[in-house]
Amino acid sequence: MLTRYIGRLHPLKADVVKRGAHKCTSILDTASSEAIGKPAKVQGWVRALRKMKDNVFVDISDGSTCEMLQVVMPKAIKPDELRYGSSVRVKGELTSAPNGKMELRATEVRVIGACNVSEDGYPFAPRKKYDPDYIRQYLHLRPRTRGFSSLLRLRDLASAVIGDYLRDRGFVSVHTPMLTSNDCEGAGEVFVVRPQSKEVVESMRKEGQTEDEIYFDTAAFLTVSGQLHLEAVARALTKVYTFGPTFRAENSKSRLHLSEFYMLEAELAFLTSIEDLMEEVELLVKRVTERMIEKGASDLRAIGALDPQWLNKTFACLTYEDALNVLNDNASQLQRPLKYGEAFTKEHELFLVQHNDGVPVFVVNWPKEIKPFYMKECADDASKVAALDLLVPGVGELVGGSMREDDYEKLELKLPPTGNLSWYLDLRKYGNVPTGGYGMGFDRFLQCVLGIGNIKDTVPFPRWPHNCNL
Ligand SMILES: NC(=O)C[C@H](N)C(=O)O
Repeated sequence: MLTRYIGRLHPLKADVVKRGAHKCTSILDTASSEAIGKPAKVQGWVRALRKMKDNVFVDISDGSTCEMLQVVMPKAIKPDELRYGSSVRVKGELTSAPNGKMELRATEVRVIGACNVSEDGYPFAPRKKYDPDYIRQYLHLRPRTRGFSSLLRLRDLASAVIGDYLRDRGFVSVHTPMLTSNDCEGAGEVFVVRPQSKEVVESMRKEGQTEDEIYFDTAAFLTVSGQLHLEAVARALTKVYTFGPTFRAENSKSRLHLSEFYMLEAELAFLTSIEDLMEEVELLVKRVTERMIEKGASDLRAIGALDPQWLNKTFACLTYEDALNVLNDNASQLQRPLKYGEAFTKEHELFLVQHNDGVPVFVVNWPKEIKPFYMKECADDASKVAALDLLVPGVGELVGGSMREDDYEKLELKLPPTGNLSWYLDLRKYGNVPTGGYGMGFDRFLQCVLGIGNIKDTVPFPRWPHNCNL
């Protein structure tokens, strides 16, 4: 038995470098000029089909690229079940088509799974353009649409580019917990977590404990931010980030909100000014966007994304009061003016960007009352905190960040009474350093860079109120 297993290791090893489906060439790899004249076997799904006099021309995609491979097969070898949407395996020889593209001259075609378009009410037809609202009704079939498969590859690319960029700059990735007892932002938007099993609850029930406290002896939530944990790790590893799902129970179905979204959060020890933090954020947004444009050109073209106009411009910086003045000077163009001490609405955010010719705007030095407890007071005005919001076209707030309160006494006074945060205060006791950090909504970043109107079209299976069925 063991001998047989070991005997099989060699072919498996050889397979590791192959990108295609099992023992096949990926369509991405068929595009190389070295492939001309070579035999190939590809697997994928039929995206278009044209019948000519002697031959049938079939476009196949396998998700390795937004390009499709044209397969030419004599009518005689076309299986009956080869239709739009069917999955197929094709053997043949790669040649260069008259249009310069690669073509597979099929010698053998096998349908793996037929697609019964008419009987099953398959919602998509070849070469038809559909509205995103229509496509979103079929989340399980949406990855098969050309645009959404490009989106998924671009989302993957952006994740990889962010990781590479931050690692290049000396950040260490940290997995902060999804289950937590703190509501970092203090906005009460947490999802509460409890065990479902009656047996577990019964076996753990203690005198006087509430239902929420049964499992962890404290209320437990899905994380709204990994920041507080990152601050602990930054005081040992200096530059850290976390990138993962984040949960907010907001009652919003807007085109900019999800109940579960991905957030990139970074924390830097020894950082002493909001200006340095702004520089970090501006660099991140620009460098990651540049690398995406460089590496994702064909998918960006496929979804019709245009290069952002702001890439080579310096982001503007307004204080909260400057921003308030701009908004009040232009009150006639707004549905609702802003009063001092209020948070911006989406209308205010988008107006400020538009007013800056579509170039992103930082807003800094916010009134203390409307920001969370962990933010550091401004040195010259204790009514304000050294916080930033980055506002970008199409989206409004993309990044939020701040210098963190590092003064033990001041923080002690502001610490929320619930959430067991004495450990957080402790961080200021032992080898304390100033830190600052930010959180960038990853899905909103994609919306902004790719020009996608609705955030639900940046995530494979979006969650929003009344939508967690699939
Ligand atoms: N890490 C951060 O600064 C992000 C911040 N905690 C937020 O959720 O807005």
